[in-house]
Amino acid sequence: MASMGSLPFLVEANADSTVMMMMLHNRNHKFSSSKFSTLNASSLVRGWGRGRVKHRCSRGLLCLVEKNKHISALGKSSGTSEDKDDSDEVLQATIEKSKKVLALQRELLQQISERKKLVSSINSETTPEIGDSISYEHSDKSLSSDSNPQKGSARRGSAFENENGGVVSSNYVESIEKEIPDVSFVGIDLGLDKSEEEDDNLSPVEKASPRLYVDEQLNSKRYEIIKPDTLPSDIPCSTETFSRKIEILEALSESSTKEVANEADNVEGEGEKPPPLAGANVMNVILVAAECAPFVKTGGLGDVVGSLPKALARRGHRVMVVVPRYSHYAEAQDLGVRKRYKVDGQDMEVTYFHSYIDGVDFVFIDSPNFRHLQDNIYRGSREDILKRMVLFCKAAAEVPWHVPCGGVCYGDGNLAFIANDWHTALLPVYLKAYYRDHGIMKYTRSVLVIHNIAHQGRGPVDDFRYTDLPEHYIDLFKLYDPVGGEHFNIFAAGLKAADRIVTVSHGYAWEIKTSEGGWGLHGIIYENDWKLRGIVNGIDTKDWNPKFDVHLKSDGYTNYTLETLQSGKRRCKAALQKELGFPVREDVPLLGFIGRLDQQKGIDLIAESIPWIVSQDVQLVMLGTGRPDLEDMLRQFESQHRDKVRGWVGFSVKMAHRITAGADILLMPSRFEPCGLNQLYAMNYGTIPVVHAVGGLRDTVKPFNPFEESGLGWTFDSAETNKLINAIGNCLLTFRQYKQSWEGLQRRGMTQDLSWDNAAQQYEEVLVAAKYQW
Ligand SMILES: Nc1ncnc2c1ncn2[C@@H]1O[C@H](COP(=O)(O)OP(=O)(O)O[C@H]2O[C@H](CO)[C@@H](O)[C@H](O)[C@H]2O)[C@@H](O)[C@H]1O
Repeated sequence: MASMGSLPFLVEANADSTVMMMMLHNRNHKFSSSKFSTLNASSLVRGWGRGRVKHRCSRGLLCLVEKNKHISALGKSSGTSEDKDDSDEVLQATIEKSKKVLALQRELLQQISERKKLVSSINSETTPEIGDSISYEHSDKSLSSDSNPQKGSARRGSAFENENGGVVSSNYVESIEKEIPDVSFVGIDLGLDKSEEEDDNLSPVEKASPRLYVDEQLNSKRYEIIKPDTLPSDIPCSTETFSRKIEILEALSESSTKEVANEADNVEGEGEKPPPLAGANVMNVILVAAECAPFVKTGGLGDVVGSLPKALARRGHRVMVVVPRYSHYAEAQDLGVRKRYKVDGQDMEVTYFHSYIDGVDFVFIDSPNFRHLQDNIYRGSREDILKRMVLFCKAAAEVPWHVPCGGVCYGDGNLAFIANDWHTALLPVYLKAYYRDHGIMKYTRSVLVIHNIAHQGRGPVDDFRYTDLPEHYIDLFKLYDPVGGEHFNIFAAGLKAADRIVTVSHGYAWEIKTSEGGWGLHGIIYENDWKLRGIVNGIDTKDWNPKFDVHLKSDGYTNYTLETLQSGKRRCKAALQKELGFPVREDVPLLGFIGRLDQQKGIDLIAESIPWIVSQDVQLVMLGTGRPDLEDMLRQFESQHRDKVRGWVGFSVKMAHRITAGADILLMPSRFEPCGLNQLYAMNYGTIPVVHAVGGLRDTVKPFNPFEESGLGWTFDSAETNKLINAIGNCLLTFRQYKQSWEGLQRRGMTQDLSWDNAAQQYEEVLVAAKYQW
């Protein structure tokens, strides 16, 4: 308890109850069992012996109170022999009760460990100094002043919680409560709901403490503030016997608590090893994108936006994702915040929905403009899409001021936005034109990620009027192009305005500076080369892992690991053949293709290879949606070669997973590929990629070298049908005749570290570079 002495919030535990104190660290912090043991039941028991317990708590605390009365019973003991017998019984009962309580503790700890999403990274060792900026914006506030980036709000502990005190989020409470019925909640008075007037009487440290943001109902129903005057008079503890029994009880509690803590560690240990924390680099990060898996996804952008934030959060950053609310997402709650933004001269109202998952705040911007687009989010005319993105970017730029996540807004100090592709390339422009040019958000930075430069948000110069920007900003958007002439180009403006640019592989970072790969933007990228960096995407190692894949749990599929690769993959292949209506044959190589059906993916090369492919003893399944003519082509191939080809037209996440697991070979003959995720998923499942060596495909698929038994797949160096056929031919030969080499390829693919942790660290370097640049 000595270590607690310097910490600020005083909690007085009521001896009238059996109190299990649990330090439920704020949502950015992992539950720390060691912290728990410093504030354990034994301390409380010791405290009861003295009549009351004083705990100073540094973070958001919840006390779970089981309302039994055994300590009250102890309090009634008067010291006669009869009373001593009574006291013995009572003490025995107390010990029994304590055991039950500890068992409950154990269960709770296990639940907490399992639900890491409710708990975040390990607590900071630092105590903020007086004057450290703590971001807090009430939703009513419109603008906040900038703060020095070096005194950012997202030090580990961030705005949710700093060493001065804790904030308990209403969502957090709700979810815990759902998990643990029959136990009433007591919130600790953190002094967080004080009036403005009271604020004036607070010390700077107290003022710096974030406030509790809970609705009235929540406050009255779920929180009881422990007040000193509810404490009973001192518990008698004068007799030796009693003291000894208390000691026994203490020992019992301590050992049990240690045991509980160890168990929690073990449960945690079963998951992934957490990456190193960002330490002094920790920031508030807001990713803004048109799509985000699993809520809405049309391709790889959705995958990246669904998983990169989690990896950043695991490093200790406070991370938010902002996406349009295209549909009703069950997890997201209306925060009751409404704002209006002008689009094409009209006032448009947006509301903000929020959900907290896996350490990340997901904020959904709701407007009639976005609703009902879930099935086709890029639907509508060029102007319609542009207006949607104008509204989205305007509203997203102010999220850090208006949207209290877990009770506390992000604020604009120590903050970086990560915008993605042309859809959100207006965001860096708005940050500059609306705010930075006026001395607001001076320290907020923006990074623009290029996932695919072929889509740029082009239009006639007249489209500029929709952006609602000062006239002189038109120069950022104007681009001359030999094909389109002078035009309006959103990506061009975003690339110029962003503080940093990232693209999704090293190869692509090079390609987009060339006239062939830059799609007209190569000049701008070349000029801004100093702020460009290539970072290869990672994969979500939970979603895309044959060990856990939820789509392999039925219909004859099975989960598998490196150890069970051969049997597991054999079963998945048989299940896939069955599901597709192919003959179930282990010896026939099963080839797969998954992707958007457009020119980028090189589906035309597969089409031209079909006569050769069907002349082989193979099976081929192609899954995709996109250009109607290419969809028809898939259907046609299937009808012409029913015994060997399946063309699955549609967007099916389940089938994508099943093909990745059941196929032997994945074809990716992309004409260009900024990174490519399917080849990464394939390698993680022991499926061998055959790829055109461009962009991220060249970076990630090292060609097989039969002499050294190295490499990960087959590559071909130009987008020509005969080269694709040649690569597939060599691959088939190895599959059929060199089983050991094949297994080596599979194993090397599966043992790579493809997780996002690596990439997240590199993104962090970019964010930090942006932070310290002027
Ligand atoms: N019909 C279908 N049914 C189900 N799932 C389907 C599907 N068609 C595609 N998918 C899924 O969509 C994703 C496609 O990701 P990719 O990275 O391969 O390509 P995309 O071109 O969309 O992404 C762009 O952005 C990403 C992310 O940066 C870059 O990797 C990439 O090179 C760039 O072109 C995968 O998860 C895939 O399984």
